Amino acid sequence: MKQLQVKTSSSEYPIYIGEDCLSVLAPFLQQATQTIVVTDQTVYDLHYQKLSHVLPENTITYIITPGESSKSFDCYHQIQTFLIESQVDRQACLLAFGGGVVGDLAGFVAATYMRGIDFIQIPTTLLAHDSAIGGKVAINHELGKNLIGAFYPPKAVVYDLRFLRTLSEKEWRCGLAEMVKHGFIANPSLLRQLLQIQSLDALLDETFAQLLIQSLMVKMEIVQMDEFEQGCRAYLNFGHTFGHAIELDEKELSHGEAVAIGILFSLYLSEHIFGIDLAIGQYLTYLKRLHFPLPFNVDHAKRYLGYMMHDKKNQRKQVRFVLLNQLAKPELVSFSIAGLETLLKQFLSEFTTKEERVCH
Ligand SMILES: NC(=O)c1ccc[n+]([C@@H]2O[C@H](COP(=O)([O-])OP(=O)(O)OC[C@H]3O[C@@H](n4cnc5c(N)ncnc54)[C@H](O)[C@@H]3O)[C@@H](O)[C@H]2O)c1
Ligand SMILES: O=C(O)C(=O)C[C@@H](O)[C@H](O)[C@H](O)COP(=O)(O)O
Ligand SMILES: [Zn+2]
Repeated sequence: MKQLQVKTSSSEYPIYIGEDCLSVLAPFLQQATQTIVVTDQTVYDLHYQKLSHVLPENTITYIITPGESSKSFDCYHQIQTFLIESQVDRQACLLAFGGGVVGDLAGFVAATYMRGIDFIQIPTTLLAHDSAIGGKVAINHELGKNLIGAFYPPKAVVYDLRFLRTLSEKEWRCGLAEMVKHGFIANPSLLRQLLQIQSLDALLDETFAQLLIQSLMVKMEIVQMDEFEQGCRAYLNFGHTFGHAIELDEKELSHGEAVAIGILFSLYLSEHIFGIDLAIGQYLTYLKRLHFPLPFNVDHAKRYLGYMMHDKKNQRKQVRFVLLNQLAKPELVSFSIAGLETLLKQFLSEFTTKEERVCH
């Protein structure tokens, strides 16, 4: 098991990562008056038993429906009601046991229940190596992703890699997208190795675990520098401006898949604005090799723009993108709506025509 320590301006917490590391939870739970587990049905069925060995007797558990639709006001309200009816007090500890959806939702519940109770992230997806660190917790609004939320750091992150063995190929793709993002913005060697992956079969070996730790460290180091996104933390949003828009527009796309497409557009804009070569073709080949869905459509350009107009990075009604002026050199670039519309349509028609078989 590896232990890292996140040190930000407001808090400090450990990350435990490795096989079979759940016993590290015991001292945290002994201090709490009660333990609440929030998880989803799939994670409950597959992995709750492993967790149950370390849970105190008076643990209560709330199970949500898997998927993005649970990051809603309704679900948030139902969990709060469950906590109130169960007379959970302020010294309780909430365990967010699942992927990014459980982490974001349960984290936001913890941040706001009686003005805040302790919570611990127990990520179970590859993508959640990103979402479990850094304290961004949120639910969605129909007008945009994560629009209602908080910065609320966990007391610990406990990442037991045994959970990853049951992930579907789709979930591997989602996690890889955020890893590739970390590679593009900060670690070209990580990026190079990720782009060489030939297949999603049996990915979780020792070499991959090392890449996962490198990716996690990119996230951790940026969060340590700028916990509340006053500056460089925005770089972690590379690929997310268009990514969040297409995620909202195309319900079949999960977050990571949408981010993978968002990265494609960010590379396109970067090449256009800075006149550089970021080997976009190589990235597209990688996406196709691993069967990432690429369902963008030039007819939806206005809808994508509508969503991007609510992006949290926007300033003075301009849409701000994280672009690369070279590999691992991100910067924020503002676009007027009209300017962005032209480039977006150009991108959509160029890539839809070229990749007719995969983009519909
Ligand atoms: N807070 C942050 O910094 C941050 C960062 C990245 C993403 N996010 C958010 O995270 C969410 C996406 O997270 P996600 O991709 O983990 O999605 P998810 O939580 O919906 O999990 C994906 C699917 O995998 C299933 N699953 C979870 N663990 C499993 C396991 N071990 N084996 C088999 N199936 C398992 C889930 O039931 C679900 O159906 C999005 O809402 C995104 O906005 C937040
Ligand atoms: O931690 C961050 O900061 C990120 O941007 C990480 C992203 O991968 C993640 O999807 C995050 O939830 C996006 O944040 P948002 O502020 O754009 O909602
Ligand atoms: Zn993301």
